[in-house]
Amino acid sequence: MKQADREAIESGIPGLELMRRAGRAVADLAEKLASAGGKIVVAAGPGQNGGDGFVAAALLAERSYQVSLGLLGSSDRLTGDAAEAAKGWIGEVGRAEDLRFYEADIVIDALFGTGLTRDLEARARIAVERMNASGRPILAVDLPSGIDGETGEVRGVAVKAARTVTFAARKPCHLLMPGRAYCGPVEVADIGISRKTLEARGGALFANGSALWTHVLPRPGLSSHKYERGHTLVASGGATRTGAARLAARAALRIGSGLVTVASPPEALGVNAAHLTAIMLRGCDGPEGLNTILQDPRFNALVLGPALGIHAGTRAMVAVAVHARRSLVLDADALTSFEGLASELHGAFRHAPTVLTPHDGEFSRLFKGHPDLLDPASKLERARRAAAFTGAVLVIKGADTVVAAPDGRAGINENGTPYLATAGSGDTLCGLIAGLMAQGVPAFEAACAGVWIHAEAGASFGPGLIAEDLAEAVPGVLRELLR
Ligand SMILES: NC(=O)C1=CN([C@@H]2O[C@H](COP(=O)(O)OP(=O)(O)OC[C@H]3O[C@@H](n4cnc5c(N)ncnc54)[C@H](OP(=O)(O)O)[C@@H]3O)[C@@H](O)[C@H]2O)[C@@H](O)CC1
Ligand SMILES: Nc1ncnc2c1ncn2[C@@H]1O[C@H](COP(=O)(O)OP(=O)(O)O)[C@@H](O)[C@H]1O
Ligand SMILES: [K+]
Repeated sequence: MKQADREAIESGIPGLELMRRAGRAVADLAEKLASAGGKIVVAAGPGQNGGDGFVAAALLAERSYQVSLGLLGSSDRLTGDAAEAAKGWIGEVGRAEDLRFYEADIVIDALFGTGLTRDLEARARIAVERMNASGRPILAVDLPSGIDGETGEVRGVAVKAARTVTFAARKPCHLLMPGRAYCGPVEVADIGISRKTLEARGGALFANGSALWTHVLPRPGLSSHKYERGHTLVASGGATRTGAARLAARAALRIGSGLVTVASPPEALGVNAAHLTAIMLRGCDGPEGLNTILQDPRFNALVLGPALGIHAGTRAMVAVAVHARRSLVLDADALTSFEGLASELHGAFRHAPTVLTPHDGEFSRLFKGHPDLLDPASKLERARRAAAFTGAVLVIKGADTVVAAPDGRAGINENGTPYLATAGSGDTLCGLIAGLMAQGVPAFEAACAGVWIHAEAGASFGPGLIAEDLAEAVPGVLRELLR
């Protein structure tokens, strides 16, 4: 955003004008939220975020609101456009931490935006705590103060906003947890920064949405036959651990894989057979069994991991799959079996489309001993680094699932629902992604589409969701997407 701002300024929009537009967007939204002539309390910080606050305060006073403003620090420390903007405010300047937040109809939080560099302390902390304790609705300028713009982390303490108005484009913190939970609904105000500049500067980071991948969603042709729609293979666990594979298999079938086969250990064939109809079944005794099955080139996508067991045998199956160069989704036990052995995965997946789908816990276990991958505070950065390290697309699951490709492209998901936190939900996700790859969707797009469709299916079902419902809700989601 700093670069985009700079380019906009170079293209002829003065910085102060950008700030005026930002402040006006804040005032306009405050006006929608407060009753006419109501009390508005503005807390302004020492940087340019505070400048936006000064602009908004002056406009709202002009529009006959009762505005009080408090500053963190002293006016003579203000610099640049913020110092100019402050001159437009003719009212009193109090201390931010002494504002009577509890009397406000609306509180405007303009303490810190993208320039926060360290944890909040002392007076900043007190101001935020008092603001939150007031119980009054808070409108955050750019982002809730105390949230780190890049990582979404809380730096000590953060404003719990009812609404956020940001400028030109959302920042990672508006999508990443916990930041997203502090924002409330986020409005993006156009302050005149061109799309071209944003696209050039926003680089490869996206909110995960259909625009990223609908163009590659499979649409069977008039004369398609099932083998053209791919054949997904899902490895099953032992006799008492077979459900996960069947969930993945069913999801792969529902998303359009022409054929799906469960590869089952001999002792689990009976239990799998009792539960499968359209999905086929093959006996598969460990890595050798898998190797035999994969002699048939029509099996073009594989799921390994759900309930497969944490042991060397699982690692050997992964090795067989990697050697066979099929599209591959690795989850759960296939990842945890490499605990402490992540070095073996360095560059391992460069040669075939591969997606790894850990949740945060699995990610930490897998990359134990690799601080370069575990230490970044941002989930986005961890995913990107692990993708570059392994050569696979990384899906780090959660309320803010991040998908990252080795080439740096990344998407953050936002259409989920907490009802997805249910046993077997992740197994279904693996099947969706593998089923898309079986149909020729590239790994990054398959992962993004799989994650989005999974979340949409969960959200459309809502309360009472269990993993079995997810695959059944997929056709409804696909119908909308393919319309
Ligand atoms: N043209 C533009 O660029 C536009 C920018 N716009 C707006 O500018 C915002 C970014 O402005 P910004 O870069 O000045 O950063 P900002 O968030 O105000 O904070 C920096 C100040 O806080 C201080 N500080 C930091 N951490 C602290 C802590 N823990 N505790 C205490 N103090 C701390 C830091 O001090 P220092 O680190 O130097 O001690 C510095 O004084 C952006 O979010 C948007 O709202 C819009 O108007 C559109 C046009
Ligand atoms: N609070 C949440 N909001 C949105 N999605 C969630 C939430 N919690 C979990 N999920 C999603 O549910 C799925 C859970 O997968 P996982 O943890 O592997 O569960 P399991 O191993 O039981 O299948 C993931 O896709 C994850 O992103
Ligand atoms: K703010």
